[in-house]
Amino acid sequence: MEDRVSEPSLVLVFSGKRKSGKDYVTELIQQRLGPDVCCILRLSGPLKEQYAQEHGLDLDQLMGPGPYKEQYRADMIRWGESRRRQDPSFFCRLASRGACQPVWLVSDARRLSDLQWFQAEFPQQTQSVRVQSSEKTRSQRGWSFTAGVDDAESECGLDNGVEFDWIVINEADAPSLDEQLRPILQLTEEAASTSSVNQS
Ligand SMILES: Nc1ncnc2c1ncn2[C@@H]1O[C@H](COP(=O)(O)OP(=O)(O)OP(=O)(O)O)[C@@H](O)[C@H]1O
Ligand SMILES: C[C@@](O)(CCOP(=O)(O)O)CC(=O)O
Repeated sequence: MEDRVSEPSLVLVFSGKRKSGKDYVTELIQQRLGPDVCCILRLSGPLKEQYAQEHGLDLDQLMGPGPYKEQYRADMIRWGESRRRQDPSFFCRLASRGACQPVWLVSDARRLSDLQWFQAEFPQQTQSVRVQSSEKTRSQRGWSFTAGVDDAESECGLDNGVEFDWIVINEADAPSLDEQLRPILQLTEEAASTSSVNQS
């Protein structure tokens, strides 16, 4: 276990297909809780920072939801997997360094090794959340099937072998996100209050 200034009280590890709404849902939760209580950890953050620097790319656009990043996705996946082959927890450690809020939202887990690292580091605190949207809805948000991406580990690594603690159906005809997220928000608020009690 790394020497940590503070341990999180709750770690929610989100996964889901491209354009399912992982960023949208985690940002919604953070808006409810506030940045002092809840931080969003993006495993792709340190990868994109390094990749943008090495290739002279626009980091803001790589981090955004638009089509820019899709041009580089396949090569970023290759680059990232070469690092993961040397150290599967490389991006988990980088993304979580310096996080000190009681509630962590890992917005973009894609591989079993991502989920397993947080479960191993924080066995009592970690829960998994799957965000689901239909291909039709995802297409309306700008997704289109890309061979070598949507049939590879980056998009399929958590399709099997995981019993998710929570499923969020991000569809117009599903119960509202407010309704679906209510029990998860309850969990985060309990975690935040437990953390403040422990610190007082
Ligand atoms: N419930 C929703 N209502 C309105 N817009 C949504 C909703 N869910 C997602 N979106 C929009 O759809 C687009 C894709 O969502 P988002 O970026 O959160 O997906 P993602 O799963 O993080 O995708 P990626 O893996 O490509 O980063 C964004 O523009 C987002 O604002
Ligand atoms: C290269 C990669 O990190 C890109 C993720 O971008 P995004 O979270 O979909 O914006 C995906 C991966 O690591 O397999």
